[in-house]
Amino acid sequence: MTSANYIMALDLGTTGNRAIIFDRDGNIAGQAYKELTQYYPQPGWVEHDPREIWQDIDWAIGAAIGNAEIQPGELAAIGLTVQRETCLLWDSDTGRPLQNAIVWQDRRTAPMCNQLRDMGKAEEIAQRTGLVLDAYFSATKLAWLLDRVKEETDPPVDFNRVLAGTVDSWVLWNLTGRQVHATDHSNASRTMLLNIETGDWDESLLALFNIPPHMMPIIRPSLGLFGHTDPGITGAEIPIMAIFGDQQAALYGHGCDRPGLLKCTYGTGAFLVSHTGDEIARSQNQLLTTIAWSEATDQGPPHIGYALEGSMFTAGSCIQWLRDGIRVITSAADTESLAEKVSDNGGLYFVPALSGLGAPHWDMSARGAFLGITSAAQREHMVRAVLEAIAYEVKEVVDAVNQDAGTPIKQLVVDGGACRNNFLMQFQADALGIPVERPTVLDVTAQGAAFAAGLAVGFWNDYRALVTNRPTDRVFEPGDGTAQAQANFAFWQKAVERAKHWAE
Ligand SMILES: Nc1ncnc2c1ncn2[C@@H]1O[C@H](COP(=O)(O)OP(=O)(O)O)[C@@H](O)[C@H]1O
Ligand SMILES: O=P(O)(O)OC[C@H](O)CO
Repeated sequence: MTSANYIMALDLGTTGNRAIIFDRDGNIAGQAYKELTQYYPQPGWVEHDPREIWQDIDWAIGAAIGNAEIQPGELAAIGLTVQRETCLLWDSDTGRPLQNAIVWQDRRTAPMCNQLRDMGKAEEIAQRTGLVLDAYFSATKLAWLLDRVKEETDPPVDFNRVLAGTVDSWVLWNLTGRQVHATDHSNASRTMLLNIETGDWDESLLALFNIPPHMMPIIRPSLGLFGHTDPGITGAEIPIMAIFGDQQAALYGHGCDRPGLLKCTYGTGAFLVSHTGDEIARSQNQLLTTIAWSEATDQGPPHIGYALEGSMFTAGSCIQWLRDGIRVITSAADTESLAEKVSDNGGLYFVPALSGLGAPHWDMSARGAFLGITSAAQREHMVRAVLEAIAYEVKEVVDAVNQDAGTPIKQLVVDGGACRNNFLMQFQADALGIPVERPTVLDVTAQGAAFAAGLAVGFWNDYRALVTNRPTDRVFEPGDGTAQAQANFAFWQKAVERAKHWAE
């Protein structure tokens, strides 16, 4: 048992970076958050500035400690969880990122994926990695970055000094005073470079994408010591005891640690993940096979748990687009009252393919669309159609999960920033025809990372108690809108078909 009284989670999401401090009862003692700048240099491209990511989380660590009114030495451990697939290259001598990070939503490498498909590589890649050949994953993004960097001649880049990684690796390297270049199995499983059978980098895939193995981080178990924070950051050397991809951290935080347990997170995208135990399950319905998390064992290789995932690329990001793109709302919360002002969608349907479509369509060239516009269409209908579309894309994935499992899901457990929206949650329950359970603390991603880090240092000792003690805020039961929501699903699917293959 440690004498420190708090655990810190660092949750680096796509929309923003947050540090949250939890006390022994699992309550939030303090936090700090900063929204992250999204760069859209060309249609379909999405970038983040890695320096901003590091500066913001460095700031958030100090600000959360201040907000909790504690001393850094009172932190027993840190759990780190990040947006997945987003990747970058940096110079190990100077610490300088060589380009902006390419974000998971970025579609620029779709032609590279199509070329690989034409070469007959899709089946082999799926077999080795569990993933669908798609621009979503890091492999083609890293290949693209390396090609750009090779073009730099003044001065030419010294490739012996180049490090590659996903956001966890970049932040861990900075947190540890540039000492540790590592990742965990859950993040590595999203790169399309990890062999899901061996749990290690796949040499033939590294060769296929021309990625020098020495640039890649070491893969370590998700639950365990990754290093200590550099004293220059807070004054204390705090152990970093867990690293997860954010969707896997939410899975852990919900207590979904065995087959049949699943959750859906509504953040920038929406991600429905179902634990499949020690088995590498393969979907018949276009879901991904991925690693849930891994744990060191006393002897032999780490224990790896697996999951099936339905990844939907745009959920909260449609709301950001309403706010920052076409500016029809001033805050995300406005969408709830606007949607409730109209009794139905007025025949309007939205296809949330702002970054192509993920599960179950996997169409990199689909693009967003509003269909069914008449002169009667109002702003409220548009906003409502966007919220309905988020619920409908989740319904498609739930249907896929049900088909794979052979038995229907009875209840959906949710988390993430966008499930704050009561209209969305009620419509989700109506569209699915099952209850939707929302916890009081929506930051289950951060909770999961904190729980894992705290359990690893003996700060807590009962995982089951931690996850079951989380209070439920509300259960949304299917209501009066159920028949209409389910009848309209067919129209929405028709709209999706119209928007597919658009950018081909
Ligand atoms: N009341 C709301 N209604 C709908 N969407 C919301 C609401 N509040 C926040 N969001 C959306 O939630 C997302 C942020 O959620 P979060 O879980 O922090 O995402 P991430 O982890 O991807 O950064 C944003 O895209 C934002 O638009
Ligand atoms: O930023 P989020 O929380 O929507 O999560 C992003 C995912 O990890 C992308 O795969």
